[in-house]
Amino acid sequence: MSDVGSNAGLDEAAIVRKAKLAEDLARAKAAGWNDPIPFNYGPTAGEEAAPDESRDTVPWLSDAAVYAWDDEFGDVGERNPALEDMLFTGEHLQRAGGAIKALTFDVTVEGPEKVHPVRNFDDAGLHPVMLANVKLCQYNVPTPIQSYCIPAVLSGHDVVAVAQTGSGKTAAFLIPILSKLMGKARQLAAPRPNPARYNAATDRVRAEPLVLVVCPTRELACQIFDEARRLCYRTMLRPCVVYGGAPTRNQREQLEMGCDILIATPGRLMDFMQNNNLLSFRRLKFTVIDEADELLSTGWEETMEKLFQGSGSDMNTDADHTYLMFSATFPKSARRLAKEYMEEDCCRIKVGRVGSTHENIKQQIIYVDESAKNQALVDLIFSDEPQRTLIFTNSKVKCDMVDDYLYNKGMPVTSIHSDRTQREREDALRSFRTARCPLLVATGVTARGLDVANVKHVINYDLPSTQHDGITEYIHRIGRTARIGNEGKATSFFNDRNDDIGEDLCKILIESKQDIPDFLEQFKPEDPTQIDWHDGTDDESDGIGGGFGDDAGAGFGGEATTEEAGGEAGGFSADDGGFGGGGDGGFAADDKVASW
Ligand SMILES: Nc1ncnc2c1ncn2[C@@H]1O[C@H](COP(=O)(O)OP(=O)(O)OP(=O)(O)O)[C@@H](O)[C@H]1O
Repeated sequence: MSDVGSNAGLDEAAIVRKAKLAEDLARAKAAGWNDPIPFNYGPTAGEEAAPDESRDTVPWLSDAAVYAWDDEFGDVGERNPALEDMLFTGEHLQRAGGAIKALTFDVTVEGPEKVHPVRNFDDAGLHPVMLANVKLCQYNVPTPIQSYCIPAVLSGHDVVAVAQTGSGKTAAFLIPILSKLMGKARQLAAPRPNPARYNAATDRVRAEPLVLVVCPTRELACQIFDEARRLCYRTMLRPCVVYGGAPTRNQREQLEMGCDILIATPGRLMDFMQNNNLLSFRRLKFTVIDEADELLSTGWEETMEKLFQGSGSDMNTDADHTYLMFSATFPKSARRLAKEYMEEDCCRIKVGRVGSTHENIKQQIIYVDESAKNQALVDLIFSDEPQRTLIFTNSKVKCDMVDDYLYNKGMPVTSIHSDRTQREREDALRSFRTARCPLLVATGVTARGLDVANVKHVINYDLPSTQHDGITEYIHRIGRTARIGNEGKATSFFNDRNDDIGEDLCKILIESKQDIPDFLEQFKPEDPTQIDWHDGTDDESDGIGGGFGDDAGAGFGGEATTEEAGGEAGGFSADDGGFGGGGDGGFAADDKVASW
């Protein structure tokens, strides 16, 4: 990392470099960027670095405050204004945007019985405390995936759900699950000492969660935990999160205070599952696999086996155990595996084509030779006003290199990848969230699920190669912007090395009505109105229990409906700041419903 200071003892070349740095710094400042912050990353992968005073030294995310229940409370806990403030206010929370570009989605629902989508939260049959928490979250209207998932889960079905990035899938499973449990928490939850008078020395209990949510990345686990903290507010349901890289001791102590909702990454979960005195799944009622396609296809077979078949564990395998799988993408190979685990008659909900993206992301592909990428990146960043920007590279080495390059150009940048200590990862993300460092360079590790408010621009410094999930990863990466009705842009550097993804990229651009640059013309399908997705996302012959058929009834024994969500009756209303609204009655098959 460079520094601007005295020139004493420097040779001529070093003095020139320093002058250039000062010039770059002044340029970045003049353009409105805040000052760069030095991050001295530890040299060794996986090891905990010595505390660095220049970095944030806040507690681990797993120790974040949860609502403190007191057994003296009646059905609803007392308000806690300080916690309320922390959970539900703040400029860094994601808020629904008003960008509606006549988006329409085909919602396909397949399963044993018809699902009647809910049009607003008030009529969704939610527990009153859940309804109050949803309002505190400022969720005015359910998103399309929530409209269908809430009733499906409330009526006790296993669910496989696929919907675009940033469409509120986390709340789509947490709201109905937690709402169902709220009325029965006293009866179902494991006994524990009154949390209000907890004594860590004498009162430790075994964690026996009612809900388990498994997801592939640590950052995503913490985000889901945050959402659970909000939605469990004023109830006795106690959420905990366990993930790799952070001290096991802190997480163990949290579990020992009692845990009703456990959010976990698979590695740390497997570690804790070995200790039956610490964690038991005998009470488990709901297992949710988030980013299911990733977890089903990245070497977590043993974990999945344990979670679904209960092999070698004390898992509740009774019929009252509900399983749910969620993702924005679901390539055919992962769907085949999902089929093995899920009940034949599970409810399958699909919003839009599996693996599609939406028009609120303005996608641009520009041709840049490998050697010109750094300069092109700086030019691109300076071509716009300062804004939260996420830059993806394909390797950790490149990630470090781009971070250094931008830092030396005077930019407030930080970076995140899997060789960083967990402390460094949490610091980097926090700096990005709070805009201390509005530029974040990342490898794919952060692509999935990351929900940061106001990410205006995603830049693919490297496009993902087809060997590394290609277009699936592209969809997840660009989905970090334009979330929940907001707008954003995604710019990708393309050159001859990216020919492998050219065809898929063209199809996505066509589908989401984006411009195709001349250099991609060669990859355009012959008939752009008849796109063959090859990946099986539109081939329903071999999916989950018949698959996600666009053709209602295709491959299903049960009832299937294909409904279009978007446009007229329920159209997005900027006034109520949410989704849907307007119109009345349920969603008939030809009804035009909530859009965003
Ligand atoms: N009904 C709603 N109204 C307004 N905002 C909502 C609503 N539901 C969820 N949100 C917010 O939308 C944001 C995106 O939600 P979430 O992260 O669950 O998306 P996702 O579909 O899981 O995306 P990804 O596929 O990228 O993981 C979150 O900040 C969440 O708080």
